[in-house]
Amino acid sequence: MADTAVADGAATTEKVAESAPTVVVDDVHLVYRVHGAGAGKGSATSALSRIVARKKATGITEVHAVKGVSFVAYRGEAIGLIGRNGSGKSTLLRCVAGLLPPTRGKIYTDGQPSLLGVNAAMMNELTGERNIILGCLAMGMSQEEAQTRYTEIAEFSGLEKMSPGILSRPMRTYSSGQGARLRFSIAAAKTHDVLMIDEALATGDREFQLRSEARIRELRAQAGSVFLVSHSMKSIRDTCDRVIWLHDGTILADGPTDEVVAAYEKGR
Ligand SMILES: Nc1ncnc2c1ncn2[C@@H]1O[C@H](COP(=O)(O)OP(=O)(O)OP(=O)(O)O)[C@@H](O)[C@H]1O
Repeated sequence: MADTAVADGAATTEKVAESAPTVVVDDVHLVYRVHGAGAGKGSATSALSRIVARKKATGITEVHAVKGVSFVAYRGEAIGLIGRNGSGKSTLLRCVAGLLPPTRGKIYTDGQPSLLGVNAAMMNELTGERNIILGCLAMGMSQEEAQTRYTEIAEFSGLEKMSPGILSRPMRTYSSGQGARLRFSIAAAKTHDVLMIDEALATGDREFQLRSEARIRELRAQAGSVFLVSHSMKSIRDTCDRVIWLHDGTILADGPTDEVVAAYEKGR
């Protein structure tokens, strides 16, 4: 990652290479442009007057969701992203995952970032079984490897124990928590360079949360970086050693979990 080395100093010695940067976010801005969302568009009166006048809704509203965010993530780190609703956490993750091009600024990543649930594309009409296999294939496994990993993933999800026969039913019949468990189980079956998890742990029960947290620690140990967005300070404390607190699209604090979470809990 030549660009990162420039941004972070020459990473030539072995010691530095051990804690090599995996993600560099440099003054990133993200502005959403919402078409046809001009003032008064949502009101019944304005909609009626538009219909009567046969006019289309016009205007573009801009939402500046991420405002000049910069940080460097290192190999082996688990970073929690916290902040109140709408502070820009998911938007930032989607930028790092390469799903949203930043409006301004640059992002450098070493390896393939995986945003949980997106890479393992789930098909609602297909059964859980088929989705496990498809998810594995989507993450680059061979058909053989996918078959081998199947049992491990199904067991990790714990879904069959909870509701026998569920894996042979279409995913559209799953509760949102059951779907999230399966997505996490599929994504966690692979070692990721950069794994990003958006609220996955909040949906499972306590037993599944503990298993997920243990798996996140394993993934970190396998030299990747993990980002976790969560409103559960318990999950953040149990899983992350560093926390970035986003507020209104900017970084309010970035540091050791205990310090940042304490400040967040005091300040909100
Ligand atoms: N597709 C979109 N189009 C326009 N605005 C958006 C879009 N997605 C998010 N926003 C806006 O961007 C801002 C940041 O949203 P984002 O989802 O990143 O916040 P968040 O911190 O993840 O929130 P939460 O904790 O509620 O999940 C919010 O003001 C939101 O309304």
